[in-house]
Order: sequence, then structure tokens, then C-alpha cells
Amino acid sequence: MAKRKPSTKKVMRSTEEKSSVFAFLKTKQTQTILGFFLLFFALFLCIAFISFFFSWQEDQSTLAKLGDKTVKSSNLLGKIGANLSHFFIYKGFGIGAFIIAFQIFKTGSYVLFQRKLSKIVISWNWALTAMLWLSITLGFVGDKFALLSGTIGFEINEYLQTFLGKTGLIIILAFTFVAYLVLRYKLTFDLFLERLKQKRAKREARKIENATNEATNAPIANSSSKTPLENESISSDKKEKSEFELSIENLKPTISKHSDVDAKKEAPSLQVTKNEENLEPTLKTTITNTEEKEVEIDVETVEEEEHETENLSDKLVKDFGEFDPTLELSNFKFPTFNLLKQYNETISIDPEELEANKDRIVETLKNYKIGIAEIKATVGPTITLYEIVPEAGIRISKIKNLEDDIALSLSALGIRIIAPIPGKGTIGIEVPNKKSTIVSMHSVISSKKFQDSPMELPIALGKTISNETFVVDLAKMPHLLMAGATGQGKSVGLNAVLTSLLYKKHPAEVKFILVDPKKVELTLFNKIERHYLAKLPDVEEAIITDTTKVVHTLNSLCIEMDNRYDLLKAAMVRNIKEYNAKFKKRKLNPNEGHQFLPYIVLVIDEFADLIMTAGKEVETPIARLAQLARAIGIHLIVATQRPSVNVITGIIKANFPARIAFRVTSKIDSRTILDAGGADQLIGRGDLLYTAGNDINRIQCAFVDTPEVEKITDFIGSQKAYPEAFQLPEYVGEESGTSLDVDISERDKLFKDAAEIIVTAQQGSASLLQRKLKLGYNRAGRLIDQLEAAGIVGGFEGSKARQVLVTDLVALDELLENEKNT
Ligand SMILES: Nc1ncnc2c1ncn2[C@@H]1O[C@H](COP(=O)(O)OP(=O)(O)OP(=O)(O)O)[C@@H](O)[C@H]1O
Repeated sequence: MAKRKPSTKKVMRSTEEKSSVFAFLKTKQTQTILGFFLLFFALFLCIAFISFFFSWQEDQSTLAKLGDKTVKSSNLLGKIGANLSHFFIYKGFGIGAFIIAFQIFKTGSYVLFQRKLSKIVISWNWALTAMLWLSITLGFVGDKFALLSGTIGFEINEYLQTFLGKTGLIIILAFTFVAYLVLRYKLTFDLFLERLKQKRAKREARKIENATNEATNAPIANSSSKTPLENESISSDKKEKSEFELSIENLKPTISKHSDVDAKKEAPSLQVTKNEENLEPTLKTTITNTEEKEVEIDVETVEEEEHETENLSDKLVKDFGEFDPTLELSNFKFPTFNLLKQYNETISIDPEELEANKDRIVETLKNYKIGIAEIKATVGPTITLYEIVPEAGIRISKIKNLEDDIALSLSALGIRIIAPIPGKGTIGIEVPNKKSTIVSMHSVISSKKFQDSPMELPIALGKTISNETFVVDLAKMPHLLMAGATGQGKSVGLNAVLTSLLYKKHPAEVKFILVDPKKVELTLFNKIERHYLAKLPDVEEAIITDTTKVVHTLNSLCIEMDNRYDLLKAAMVRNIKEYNAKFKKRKLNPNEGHQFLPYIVLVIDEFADLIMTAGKEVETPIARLAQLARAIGIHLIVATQRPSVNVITGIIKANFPARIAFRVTSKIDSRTILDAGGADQLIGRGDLLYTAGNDINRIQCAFVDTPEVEKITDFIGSQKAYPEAFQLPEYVGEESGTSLDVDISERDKLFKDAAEIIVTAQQGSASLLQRKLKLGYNRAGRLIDQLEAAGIVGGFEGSKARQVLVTDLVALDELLENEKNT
């Protein structure tokens, strides 16, 4: 302690000294003296420099003898002048040294008039750069006269020439000159054009003025009948008048102060009483003044406006760019097309087959007395659509009633009759091709339609009957129900959906939750766990195979949904797209719990199995998610083998407008899925019907087999991943925990975190805990009860948030410490 005292005193004294030096420098007297000193010094240098150019050769010998009284210098400012000039001009920068004198003069004036010194620092930087450039350039141009460039310019010039050659140096010098002009004077091409325009506009305005002057003078010239004396008086009168009018016009647009207005108001009275000679000069000065003002105002207002219009989020975006959710895995590479197999996909149908089918159709319809006016065939990858225009007078309902009979008569598997084709007045008969073509995943993924699609979650499902790639947006569906008997292509369909998303969405943008009770279908996706999968905290396997975990995951998703809705509400947006857009523009503060929200796609294979084992426990959260999750980016894909009504219940069906039906065994199943027949008539192997609520499309599903999926997941899995899978909020089953755990040892393990959140926010609400700790309502409620028991928050107060009884974190620590000790 004894040692410390003198040192603190010393510090204090030195800071006092410093502040007194500053105070001295800041006084007006000091600044005036310093300012004048610099001005005179600049003048001194300037005279010495000029004189140096005339006497430098004579003075060469005197330079070294600065202290010798007998030796005299020819420089106007004596030996000091000669030495300084020699230093700055000969040894330094040649003519460029004048810039130094000028800058000293400028600095002096700044100090004298107490203007901002930060500006002069910038000005020095520019000036020194210009001086260096000038010195090098003069060294290049006039290398015979060392005085022009000075030794520095000459040497740099020599040095650069050995590297760049003469031409190279010219180019560099020219470029730096242009760059200097652009950076220093902000001379851009646009500005140049604008100036040109302004000049042209001014010239035109002047022309118009002249024209009006001439027009007003013209009648006077014509009045020849009057005597010369009269003429003179009239013309002088007119001249006076016209100049007066002109001056009003000129002044009008630039009136900015009251004093100007007053001056203008006074003008008429002056005009009448005073003569022309007196008037002219005043007019001229006002005009030039206003012109000068215009230029200054222009420059300053533009700069100020730029700063005023910026708000915080704009500034953040300007400084750091928009938020990029993909930044953490910025080197992530999307799987390449060559991981997918290519098949021969040229559709070739035998003309004889076409002809035979046509004949059969015509004949069969004839049997039912239906005449055909026209028939047209569209050949697809697996089926051909025959479009029939019936003869006039034949009712479509008749054909519709005979649908089954016609199908039977044509006696081929997979015939589907569409009577009429929606939007057309024709009847469609789909007949399978003898030789079907595989639609490869490669062809649909690489299609322009998929690659260029602006959809949020694009899925390339397959190809339509007219061989077009069929792309749908999962985000718009917003949930998908998939059904089909075993072996008809459901698993391939699911893989096609997942593959599409893997090819189009970055790991930061979409997360999958995969539920696979069969335990074999989706295991390959384990490899991309840390890229694309989401899971519950403290769960080993990301792919869920066990029913209780499914229940927990679904409930956790419901919590995530509630949390997301809270975030959307706080951000005042209606859906995830708007929310993420706002977040990217840095308009949402991450410190308030906001974060970029990835889409979550929940895929459930074998839904029937789940319903059988867990029943209502699964159905309730699924129904809740299906009803509410669309806006916050949670989408469900549910696949089932058995599309019976006790599996696909009314409430689920109502919330899954988008449905895919592979081949099913009965018409009833088809009706359960599609609310229409047809799925029982499909040929299997990926032949499917897709509906989004209105019309039904027949699609050949894209084929992707297990080795292909393996290659894709290997490709993604081998890349840098997130440290762990996306964490879903924790869900604690209803059964665990009591309502009020007063005992410290029985407290929730998040008790301390919760207490800190509540005390920091000074707001005792369960929803705050839900949001911050990603908890369910029940657990958050229990935590609040425990906090109440610990005396951290007050009692229940109806709709109001509970009172927080601890003021800050220090007090909280004390309270918890005391608890332990007692
Ligand atoms: N789009 C398709 N193109 C060509 N063939 C396909 C297509 N989809 C499925 N297949 C064929 O059908 C077989 C069975 O398909 P998949 O395994 O998807 O049936 P599934 O409906 O999932 O059966 P399960 O319900 O028993 O799992 C595949 O091995 C494949 O040969």
C-alpha cells in the first residue's frame, strides 16, 4: 500500500500536465499565433523555393557551410532558404515540393479560423500522394532536369522502369492519375454526363432569355415614325423595364431567405426612382451570388441525406451484408447429377400397338352405340392417353355410366377412363404401353423446370402423361398423404421426395424428421444426420423407429410450432417466408430470441402401424400439426399401406389436401385416399395419381433406387457438418413431475437457467421460459411454480405476468446460495 501511493500521484500529475498542455493549445491566442506562424512559414518556403530555381547552381558550394559567416548565399532567403529548398526540391520532390508549402499555408488557415482539423489530415494525405505522383511523372518526362522531379522522383522512376519498362510505367502513371481523379474528386462517368447536361440546360436557358430580350426590344426598333430622341428615351425605358422583368425571373427560383425577398420587394421602388447605371451592378451581383450559393448547397445536402436515411437494420445490412443462413456450411456442395443413374428414356411406341389400341377402343365404343368423331393419342412413359371426341348428340354421362364396362371390354390392366377430361370436352382413355419407360430421377432433377423453380420446397415427383416433368411445392401442399398397396412404389416415392429436397435445399434451410417403424427403409439417411436431420435432445438415433419416441417427437414438434408462432407474432409477420426474409434483412434481433427458421419436414412411413400401436396419442398431435403448422414451415408427409378409414381418419384427411395414390387393391381404398376411384386401376411400379384438392393427375413416379440414395447420402455425409443434428425442443411426458416441487433436490434441472431468464427480463411469464428454453407449456408452468416456491416470482395474478421479487442476478445468486446453506 505504501508503495502504491507515489505512483498514483505520478499518474495524476502527468494527466494534469497533459490536460494543461491541451488547454494551452486550445486557447484562441495560441491558435492565432500558430496559424500565423504556419502562414508565414509557407510564404517563406515559397519564396525560398522560387529563388532556389534561379540560384541553385551557385549555392551548391555554400550548402555545406551553413555555420560559416563569411560564405554568402544567393538565395533570397539566405543560407537557411537555400538549405531548406535543397532538401525539399533537390533531394526531395522537385517542383512537387510547392505542394508542401501550399499545404502548410492551408493548415495555417485552418488553425487560424479554427476549422475542423480532421479535414486537413485527409487533405495532407491526398496532397502527399499527388506530390509523389507528380515527382515520378516529372522524373519520367524530364529526366534530364533533376530539379523538376527531385532525387526521390528520379530514383523511384528509375527503379520502376527497370521492372515495368517505359510503356508499363506510362500505363501505371496514367491509371493512377485517373484513379486519383475518381477517388479524390468523385469524378465518375455519370457525373461527367450530368455536368454536360447541366451546361447544356444553362446554355438553352440563356438562349431563351436572349430571345425574350430580343422580342421585347423588337417593337422599339420598328417604331421608325418617332424622332431619334424619342426613340432613345423609349428604348432606354424599355431596356430598364426588360431588365427589371428579367431580374425578377432570375431571382424567383433562388429566393431562400427573407432578406432576399425583402430585397426583391424593394427592387420595384428602386427601379422607378433610380437610373439604369445604378441598377445594373446590383442586379449582376445578386445573380452571381445566387449561383455560388446553389453549388455549395447541392454538395452538402446530398452528403447529409445519405446519413439521415439509414436506420439500424439498413446499416447492419450495409456493413455486414444480408444475413446468410448458409454461412456456417458455406462450402457445402450440393450432390452432383452424376450420382444418379441414367436410363434410356426415349419413349418408343410401336405404331402397330397404337393402331391396335385405337381399333379396339373404336370397336368397344361402337358396341355401346357411341360414335367417335375424332381420336388423338398422347404417348407417355408408361401409358398412352387416347382423347376421344364423341359424335354430336352423345351424352357424356352415358359414357361415364359405361366406364366399367368399357374398361372390361378393353380388358387390359391399368385402363382408366376420364369422362370428361376436366377443362376439355373430351373423354380420355388411358391405356398402358406394352413397354414402359423408366423415368429416372436424373432426368427430373436435371430438368430446367425443377432447377429453375422458384418454389420454397420443390419436389420433382415424376413425369406426366405428356412427358413433362411434374414439380410440386411441398410448402404449398402443405402436407402430403401417400398411400398404396405393398410393392407399388411408395418407398421409391418417398425417396424421390427426399432426394428432390436434398438437391435443392441447403442444410440450413430444411431439416427432416424421419419416422420409420419398419427400421430399414430410411436408415440410409442416418449418414446425413448432422446436416439435414432434426432430433430430440439426448436421443441417440436421429431416425425414429420406436412408438414412444414418435409420440415425444410429435409433441416436441407441437412445442416448436408454438414457439415459432410466438416468434412470428413478435416479428409481426404472417408466415415463415416473411419471417426469414425479415431476419435476413437484419430487422429481427437475435438477442430477443429470433433466429433463422429452417423448414421442418416430418416423414412418417407406415402410418397405419403407428396408429395401431399408439392411436390417439399420435393422432392428436398429428392433427394439431396438420391444422396449424403450415404457416410456420412444418410440413408432414405421411405414407401408409393400408388406407382404411380408421387409419386415415376424417380429421387427418381434412388437413391433408395433397394426396398421392399408388396402386391400391380396391375401389374403396382408392376412394379413401382420393375421394374418387382410379387408384385401383393403376399398373403399379410407380404409376400414381396425384391430387392437390381439385383435379387428378396421372404421374409416372421418378425412380431412384437404394444405391443411388446411398451415393447421395455418402456425398453429403462426407462433407463438413454441423456439430450436431438440429435440436428439437425438449418434451417431458405429462406423467413425470409433480405440480409443486418445493424441495430443492427435486427441482427441474433447468431451474437456475429459468430463474436467471426471469430475473434478467424482470418478467415472470411461462411463455418467456417456453420460448427461451424451448420448453413445453407444462414444464414451463412447473418451473414457474418452483420459482414461486423459491420466492423468486410472486403469486398468480390472472392474465398479468407474475411479479419478479428478485431485482438482479447478484441478488439471485445470494438467494440461491442462502438456500443451500440452510
Ligand atoms: N417409379 C418407379 N419406376 C420403376 N419401378 C418402380 C418405381 N417405383 C417402384 N418400382 C419398382 O417397384 C418395387 C417396389 O417398390 P417400393 O419398394 O417402393 O414399394 P413399396 O410400396 O414401398 O412397398 P412396401 O410398402 O412393401 O415397402 C421396386 O423395387 C421397383 O422395382
